[in-house]
Amino acid sequence: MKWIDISQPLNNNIATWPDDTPFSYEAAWTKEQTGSVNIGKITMSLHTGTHIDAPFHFDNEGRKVIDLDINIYIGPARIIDVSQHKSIGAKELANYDLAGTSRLLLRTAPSNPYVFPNKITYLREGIGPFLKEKGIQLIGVDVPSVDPLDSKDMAAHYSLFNHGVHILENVVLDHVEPGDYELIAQPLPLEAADGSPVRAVIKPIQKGD
Ligand SMILES: Nc1ccccc1C(=O)C[C@H](N)C(=O)O
Ligand SMILES: [Zn+2]
Ligand SMILES: [Zn+2]
Repeated sequence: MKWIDISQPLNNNIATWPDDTPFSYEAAWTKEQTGSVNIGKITMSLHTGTHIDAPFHFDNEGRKVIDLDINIYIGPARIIDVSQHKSIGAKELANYDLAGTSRLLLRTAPSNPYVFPNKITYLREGIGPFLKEKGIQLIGVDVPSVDPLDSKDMAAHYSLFNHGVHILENVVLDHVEPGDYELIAQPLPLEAADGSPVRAVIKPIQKGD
């Protein structure tokens, strides 16, 4: 069984949050200029593409990316399809088997990495306590935010982190089935940062593994 990429491709056409820093890759120096190598340079918002949030994203006193436990972002994860719901709270998730997994990925709708959505399936405030009780420490969504796009209070972000649930955003789940997988989605060792791009990959868990 091979690893499957569930990351958005990073290129100059990827969607960014409105008015946020566009993604750009360019050659700072070309091979012709250096005589030996191409040297690329990227500019991007840390919330573009598949990425994790650190609490410092919404809380000035919150932890930065370097402070987050790398063990959260690697290990067994369950993918469930919640695409029939407009928003997700304890009520919707009560119908799913969440036992025995500490990472949960929600498939809400097909992904288009090149168009910023105008409406998304979001998580409601009571989600943090509910997921904590179920033993979930990482929630992944296939949209740019766990809160509504126009949220200012970031209620779901707070609710999740206040209950030890870490946030992964903009995964691509169109080409994978609900079920149990191994997940790796490590942030970069960014010391000052509020978020980090990740390469998110999954591998189906085989019986007997
Ligand atoms: N890039 C932004 C620019 C302005 C305001 C919000 C955002 C966000 O990214 C929020 C989103 N909930 C996030 O955590 O990724
Ligand atoms: Zn983010
Ligand atoms: Zn976020």
